[in-house]
Amino acid sequence: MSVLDDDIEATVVSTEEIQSKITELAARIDADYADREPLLVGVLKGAVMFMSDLARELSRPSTMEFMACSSYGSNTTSSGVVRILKDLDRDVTGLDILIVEDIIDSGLTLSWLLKNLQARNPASVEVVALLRKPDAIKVQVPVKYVGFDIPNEFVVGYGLDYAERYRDLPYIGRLRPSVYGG
Ligand SMILES: O=P(O)(O)OC[C@H]1O[C@H](OP(=O)(O)OP(=O)(O)O)[C@H](O)[C@@H]1O
Ligand code: HPA
Ligand SMILES: [Mg+2]
Repeated sequence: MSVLDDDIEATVVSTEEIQSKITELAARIDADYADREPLLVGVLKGAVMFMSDLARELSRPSTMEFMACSSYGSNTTSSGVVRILKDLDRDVTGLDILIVEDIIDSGLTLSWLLKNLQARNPASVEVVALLRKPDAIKVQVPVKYVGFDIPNEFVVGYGLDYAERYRDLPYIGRLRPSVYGG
């Protein structure tokens, strides 16, 4: 862990800030879904940490599914081309989907995912995203729950990777540009 920490030049969101934001988001979701059981759809792999912490913080039952769609590969900018690497395991007709995302950067992944899931006739589709980069948005996407708006810089940790590394950091940090040749 300390070797990875050397690659981080600044903390963007601390572990404590993440935890208290999840408590706050979970309370809002509990209130909004008081008479419904949300199906949490986690977007692999980035959302794993957020999904597992959020699900445990909700005080009402929820169920889980995962999708994997890749647009970044090992780059620091989105290719804009979204591919499904793993689809849902069940029919979501009539269910209340809550998409769980780690980050909305260009918005391309989420915009594509919303259209894809809406076409499956769920009862509702909402989005909860831990991070959003307002200055990087290329497509506006309706996001009901947002944790933090952050500057337009490449970040890693708490699920977010650069070339598959740093997902295990317990906080969100800014990667030293020298690590990715910047
Ligand atoms: O708003 P966008 O510009 O589309 O970027 C956001 C998406 O990109 C990242 O996924 P990535 O493709 O890196 O897959 P990963 O979660 O497995 O790292 C991230 O986890 C989001 O899903
Ligand atoms: O800033 C980021 N970091 C890691 N993965 C990402 N995917 C979109 N934006 C980012
Ligand atoms: Mg990634």
